[in-house]
Amino acid sequence: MTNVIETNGLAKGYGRTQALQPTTLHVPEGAVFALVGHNGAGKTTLIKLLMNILHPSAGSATVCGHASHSLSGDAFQNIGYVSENQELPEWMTVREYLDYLQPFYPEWETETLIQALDIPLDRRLKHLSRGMLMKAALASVLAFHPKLIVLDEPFSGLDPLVRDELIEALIDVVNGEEGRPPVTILISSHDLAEIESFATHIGYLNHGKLVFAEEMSSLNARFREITVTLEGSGQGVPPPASWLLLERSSSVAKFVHSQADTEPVAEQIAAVFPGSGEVTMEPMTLRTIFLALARSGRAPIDIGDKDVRTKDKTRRRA
Ligand SMILES: Nc1ncnc2c1ncn2[C@@H]1O[C@H](COP(=O)(O)OP(=O)(O)OP(=O)(O)O)[C@@H](O)[C@H]1O
Repeated sequence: MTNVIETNGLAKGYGRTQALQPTTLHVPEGAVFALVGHNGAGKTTLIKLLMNILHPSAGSATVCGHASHSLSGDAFQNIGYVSENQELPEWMTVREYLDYLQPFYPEWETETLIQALDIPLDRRLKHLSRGMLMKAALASVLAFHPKLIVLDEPFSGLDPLVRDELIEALIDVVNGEEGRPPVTILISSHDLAEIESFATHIGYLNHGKLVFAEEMSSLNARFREITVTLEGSGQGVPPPASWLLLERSSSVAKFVHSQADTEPVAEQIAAVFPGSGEVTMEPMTLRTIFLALARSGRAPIDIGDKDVRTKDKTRRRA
């Protein structure tokens, strides 16, 4: 499958701050790739590097077949970028702004979008609420049918209704129109429930490091929340590296298994908690996975190869 975005050791430092550690990432055509991570994790840095707003300290990237450092006018015919802090000509009305953009794009179409998103055409951009401004920005991008849509925190500070409208508009784009090539979306967001509802791939950044990047279906398959009744359990071996231990009392141990689809879970439990009783295993939402990673105070470290190591602190708590 063609990759619309490829990075190879892409990195960005600011003095002693490593905003993005060397990152190798592939975003396949047609994916809705969600970038998640705490504040300051490096999401915006990665997006700005891809959009040629920042220059990398190391590594390289290609976006829609162009080296990211050479992206310019023509390439942006195929790339729509919306960021929460984007500067817009705020003295213009929405209509003036859209009319100004139209001549740059041969396939410009706004009518349906304006209706679907209920955008007030005659209001100046500076008088739009945050939600309306985001809708206008999204409309200005969807109007020219880009092959790649890059959205940095599009839902931040929006009410649930506006968020839903934006997501609906994006889902329509993903579902596509007959005869059009598939659209790829790269989106950074803290709204995990929304992201989960339509992302096909997920990349988790932590302190500038891409901890994992994989299909949502693979993430959903490997993470499980497990509760073990410990009555009468003896002291076994330390937990495997793939466990994120969340709580343990004398009667119950609760943990998250990050490789439940490939590792022998029952054997592991028997070895760690010999003589343990009932075991329950629950699928997890993206939000609970994210919280478990955060609460465990560490995260799986290697990308893709499922080699997940645990800090000593976690082992001691077990
Ligand atoms: N111009 C800059 N100079 C110095 N440090 C910077 C600069 N821009 C970003 N950083 C640092 O780089 C790191 C990554 O920032 P970035 O904005 O990419 O994070 P983020 O994941 O987008 O965060 P958020 O979710 O809060 O938007 C942070 O530690 C931030 O303080």
